[in-house]
Amino acid sequence: MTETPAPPRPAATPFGERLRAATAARGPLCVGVDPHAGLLREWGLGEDIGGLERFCGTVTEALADKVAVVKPQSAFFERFGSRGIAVLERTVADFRAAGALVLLDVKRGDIGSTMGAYADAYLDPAAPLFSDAVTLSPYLGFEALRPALDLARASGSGVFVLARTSNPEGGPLQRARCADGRGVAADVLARLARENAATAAGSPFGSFGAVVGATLAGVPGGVGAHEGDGGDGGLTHADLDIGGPLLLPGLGAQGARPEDLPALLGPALPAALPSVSRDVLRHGPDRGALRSATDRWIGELAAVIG
Ligand SMILES: O=C(O)c1cc(=O)[nH]c(=O)n1[C@@H]1O[C@H](COP(=O)(O)O)[C@@H](O)[C@H]1O
Repeated sequence: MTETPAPPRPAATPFGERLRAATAARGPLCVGVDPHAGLLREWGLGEDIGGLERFCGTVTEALADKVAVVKPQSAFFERFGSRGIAVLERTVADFRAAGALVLLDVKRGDIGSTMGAYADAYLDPAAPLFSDAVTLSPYLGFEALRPALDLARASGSGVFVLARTSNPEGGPLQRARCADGRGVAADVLARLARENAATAAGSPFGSFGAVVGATLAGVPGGVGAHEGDGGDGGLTHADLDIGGPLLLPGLGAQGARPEDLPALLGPALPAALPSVSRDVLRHGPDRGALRSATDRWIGELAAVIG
């Protein structure tokens, strides 16, 4: 007799609502936890598992009770093998225990049962790396992400799907036309809007987010107030109206500033979740300096976003 697998235990509240509550309480900021080699050296730490552990301990102590969302980038942990993954598991658990939401940056995207396994790895509440949300790449096909979309819906977690990324290399692919003439990034956003609409009942802010580079305001083929796609595959403000959060990397080290956001997002501004990594972390390892830098970012962003 085959056993029917038990459905995942739903989280108390869908991710979109938990995100809304967290940013209302702590401010609209996601801090990226990117322990790259240069940063470990700048902090006077070894480029080894001990350095990684101390880096994560410091960032957790400094920021876990302060920021709404943290975004550990998995690659910086994976490069240390199984012991690096163990540090990532502890870091995710420590941040969540202190009330920060964890968006695990893994940018996964695959097909069929492989995608199902990725979904199980991050979005099943029983998994060691279970996180509040993950980043996904739709470039093997948006529908290929279905196992993760379905499990996120069932478990009350969230996803952030790459739409128009902050790096210049992303443009040629993401501004290309689909068969129906729509730009690729616009198509990803439209599909996310449909996912959020499908869960809208009783949930005013969806759990299916998009990644849009904060660097794209006023850039040809970027994001802005033009009509249609401006003829260059750019995104309009209407495209950004997905009924869910917009993760905005690219502030600080990549050049974008909080004052760029109103022109970038237009009426979608309240959905913004700006993300900053290096421009906070370069202030460590002093915990007070990390906290002050975070406070400055939260203050500047809250003044713009509300
Ligand atoms: O998905 C992401 O987080 C992401 C998407 C994107 O379009 N651009 C981008 O920079 N990121 C990530 O955001 C972080 C940016 O770091 P900083 O430039 O140091 O703030 C890195 O972890 C990147 O991998």
